[in-house]
Amino acid sequence: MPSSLTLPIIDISAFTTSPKNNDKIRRELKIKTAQKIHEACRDVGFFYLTGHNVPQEICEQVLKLANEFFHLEDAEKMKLSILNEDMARGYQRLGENVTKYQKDWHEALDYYKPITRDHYLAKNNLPLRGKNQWPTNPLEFKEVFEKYVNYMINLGEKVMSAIALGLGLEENFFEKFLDDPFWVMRVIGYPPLDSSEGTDRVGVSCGEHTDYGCLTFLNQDNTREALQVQTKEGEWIYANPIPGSFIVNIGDMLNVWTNDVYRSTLHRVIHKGNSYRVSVPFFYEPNFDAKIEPLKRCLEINPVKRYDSVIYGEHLLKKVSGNFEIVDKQAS
Ligand SMILES: O=C(O)CCC(=O)C(=O)O
Ligand SMILES: [Fe+2]
Repeated sequence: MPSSLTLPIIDISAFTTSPKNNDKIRRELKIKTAQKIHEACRDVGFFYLTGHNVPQEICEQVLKLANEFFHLEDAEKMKLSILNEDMARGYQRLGENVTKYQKDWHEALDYYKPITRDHYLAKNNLPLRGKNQWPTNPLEFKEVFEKYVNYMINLGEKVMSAIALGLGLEENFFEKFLDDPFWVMRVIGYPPLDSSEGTDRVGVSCGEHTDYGCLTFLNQDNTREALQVQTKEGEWIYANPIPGSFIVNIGDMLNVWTNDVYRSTLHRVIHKGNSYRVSVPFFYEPNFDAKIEPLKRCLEINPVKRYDSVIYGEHLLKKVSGNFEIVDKQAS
């Protein structure tokens, strides 16, 4: 039974608004914010973010459009099936996504940063080079979501500056790893689980996992008691929605960079309520070919090196292919 502990709430406006104060005051505000982010990343790996400057209207609009899409007929949704493309971009029907070899009880539309001809994936003949599939119903879906992606990339950059400061590095430290940031966006629909016998709707809505990359920004509807986060002590707590905020969590690449000073925390979704839940996690990632390895600054804190270097994109490809591997591996 999840406990009633809650996640920290952090206002990032010192990084997102144009300077009103003189440089010294602004710098102090930034350092204070960065310190809070540092503590949250170190202790929980999850926090609520306010003052992010992404208009509430667009956050609500993406959830509303997602909800409308998921309520279309199956045949209409299947026109965007991932099978049309690279097995990753597009629509996944209920039970098609898998976490740790178990089916997840959700449907989703998945988007990845579009790939140009000179991209690492193209040059190395790797998968994930399909086209994003946008619905034409609802009509404004593509336009609104593309706008949303731009807001989120911008926000990702700001939070990474705060993380750099919080680690005692220059604010622009991560710039060289993030000047062509990859991104992934999942638009997810969760019908309620049902524990009655004879139904498919049992198990979990999204199995426990950590996220793969750098930062995740979760925009969720007002459904409560669905998303759960594991604390250091192994307890599960609810990450209920707080209007006007994103839930932010760190991904595996920040574990590597910080040599486990920060935690990419396990989380899962178990949605048993009556509503149809919609969430839109946006994954802000490093450059696809970024080489990530423990930072000198973090090796001063945790001196035993826990990770070899990893190319972000290779880590992602491994994880994405695992999202479709069902039970056969379970036995091995
Ligand atoms: O829907 C949610 O609340 C979380 C989804 C999630 O953790 C993910 O897609 O990585
Ligand atoms: Fe996640």
